[in-house]
Amino acid sequence: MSGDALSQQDFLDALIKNGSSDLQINMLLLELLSAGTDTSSSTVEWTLAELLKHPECIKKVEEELKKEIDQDNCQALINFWAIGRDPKIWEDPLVYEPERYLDSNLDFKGNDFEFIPIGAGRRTCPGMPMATKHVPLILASLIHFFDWSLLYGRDPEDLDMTEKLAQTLCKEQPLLLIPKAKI
Ligand code: HEM
Repeated sequence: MSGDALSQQDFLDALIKNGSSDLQINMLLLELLSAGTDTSSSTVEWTLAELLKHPECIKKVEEELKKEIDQDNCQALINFWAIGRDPKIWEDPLVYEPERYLDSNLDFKGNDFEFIPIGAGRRTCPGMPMATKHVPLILASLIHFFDWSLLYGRDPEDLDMTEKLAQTLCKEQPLLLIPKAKI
């Protein structure tokens, strides 16, 4: 369900607000349920039965499907990495400046193609609802409860930021830090 769609609870609340009784609401839900089940299954059943009785028609469907589906699938790989570093889109793309997003209307959920950290379209990341909650929670907890420093008193300026391409773009050198509880 899209973010703009009514939740089931919103829908019920709206019905109640408009003065619908429990009985009317139950009737409506029952109607939606019955209208939405038999209709599709019997359409599929009848269509298949007719097609089986008319082999010339099913042949046409088969041919059309073959034409549309069995093409050599052109595979398009989108280079998120390059898009994120494109100076035509981003000012000083390599400068770490998270503030650049604060006053921006950029949508990170796949509607603005210059910023697609979790993909776009029907193959977009299905873990998005989870990731957008747990990543901020983990980072916020780590920063709120601990101060962090590098091993052997090293300067963060010297932190090795080399990338390594694995399934994701990892840090080549794992980040080893010393936590110090704030409280
Ligand atoms: C910060 C965290 C995450 C980032 C940045 C991320 C990013 C992405 C990206 C860029 C894609 C490719 C989308 C495309 O091809 O257009 C993807 C696909 C996918 N992600 Fe995530 N993801 C994250 C977390 C998660 C989590 C938590 C899960 C599961 C719980 C998950 C499951 C998947 C799966 C199954 C696909 C493949 C979808 C497909 O090919 O149809 N991801 N993710």
